[in-house]
Amino acid sequence: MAGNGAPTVGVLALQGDFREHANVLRGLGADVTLVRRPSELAAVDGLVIPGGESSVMDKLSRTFGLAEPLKEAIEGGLPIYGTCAGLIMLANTIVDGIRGQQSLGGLDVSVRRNAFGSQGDSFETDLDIPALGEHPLHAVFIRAPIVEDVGPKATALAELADGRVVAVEQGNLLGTSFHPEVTGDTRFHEYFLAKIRAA
Ligand SMILES: NC(=O)CC[C@H](N)C(=O)O
Repeated sequence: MAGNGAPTVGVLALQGDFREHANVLRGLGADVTLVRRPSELAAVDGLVIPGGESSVMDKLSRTFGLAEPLKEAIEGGLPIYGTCAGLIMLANTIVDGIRGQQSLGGLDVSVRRNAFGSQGDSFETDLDIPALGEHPLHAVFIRAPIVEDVGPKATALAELADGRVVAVEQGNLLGTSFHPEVTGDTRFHEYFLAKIRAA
């Protein structure tokens, strides 16, 4: 990002918990733009794709003419952070999508939707994430996906105790199965803002 001013961070606002991300980012000093149109996407230094329902987000992004500009932004190196449904949107492969569901792609991973069944549908746990420092991160999972396969271009940042991957990074892209926007621990958003500043 050029210059030393506050970065302009977009939050894709088609559906889902975009307001929570916007609040966290504003609290960290970012200028936040809610993105619903290609012109709004073109004006940001980075983008968050929030949690919600990936199949709906997929349909809306195509209906609103955002899917192609989003793919171009991913390929063009725009820093993008996807949480939960947002991670599904960034995955090259979706397992258990609804019929016809497409992702934007970019992350060399395979992601399974709703991977925790009804029992573990929503749960919370502490994760060791070396990239964020020593203290474990409290992570909230809500009908969360799991990263079933991490390809050679992507790096796992966090795993559950059983070894299943729940956070990944690849160049400009960052994805988490869980929702750091609801816990008050802002380290993932800070990590993303540092990526934007370094871009
Ligand atoms: N909290 C979430 O984003 C849930 C994701 C949702 N299950 C999906 O498939 O998109």
